Amino acid sequence: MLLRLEAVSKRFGRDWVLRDLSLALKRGEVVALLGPNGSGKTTLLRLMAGLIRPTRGRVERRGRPLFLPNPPAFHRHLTAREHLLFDLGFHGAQGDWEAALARFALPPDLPLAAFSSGMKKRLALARLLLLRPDLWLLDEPETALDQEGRRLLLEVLEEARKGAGVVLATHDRALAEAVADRAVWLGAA
Ligand SMILES: Nc1ncnc2c1ncn2[C@@H]1O[C@H](COP(=O)(O)OP(=O)(O)OP(=O)(O)O)[C@@H](O)[C@H]1O
Repeated sequence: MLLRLEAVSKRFGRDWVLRDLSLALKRGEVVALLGPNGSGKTTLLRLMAGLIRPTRGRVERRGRPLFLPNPPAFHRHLTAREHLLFDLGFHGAQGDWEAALARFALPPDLPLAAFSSGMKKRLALARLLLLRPDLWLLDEPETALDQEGRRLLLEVLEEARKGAGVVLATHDRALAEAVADRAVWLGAA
C-alpha cells in the first residue's frame, strides 16, 4: 500500500474542510478527486504529500511523494535546463533532461519567467517523469494545456501508473473518466 488515510478530518480555524475521509492507494492505481471549488481537493493533496497535518485521523505514506501545485511553482530566473538540473541534483536523481525537454517541445535556454502557463505545465510533467516519484499528487494537471499537451499528459499518466500511484484533483470529468480507476467526490464538509 502506497498511501492510506484513516478517518482524516481537516479544520482551518472554525471551518471543517474535510470530514472523516478514508482512502487507500496501491501502486498502479489512479484516483481522481472531484468536487466544486473550495471542497477541499487541494487540501487533501497537501495532506497526502505531508505538507500539512490532519486535525484528526492518520495519513500513512510509503515511498516518495511529489506534489504538483496549480499553477506549478518554479524558480523564475532559471532556464528549463538549469531547473531540471537543479531538480535532479536536489532529489539525488539521474535522468536525460535533454530528451525530456525535447519530448515536451520546450526550449532549454529561455528563463522560466518567459514561459507561458501551458509551457510551465509541460515542464512540470517533464520534471515528474525525470524524478519518477512513487506517489504523484497532481492538482488540476490538465489546466493550461493545449490538445498536444493533453495528449502528452495522458501518455505521462499511463507511464506513471506502471510503477507508481497517482492522485489527481480535477474539474475535468472527461479526464477523470479517461484515466482514473475510481473517483472520490468531495462535497460540502
Ligand atoms: N491555509 C488555509 N487557511 C485557511 N483556509 C484554507 C487554507 N487552505 C484552504 N483553506 C480553505 O479550505 C477550503 C478548501 O480549499 P481547497 O483549496 O482545498 O479547495 P479545492 O477543492 O481545491 O478548490 P478549487 O476547486 O477551487 O481549486 C476553502 O474554503 C479554502 O478557503
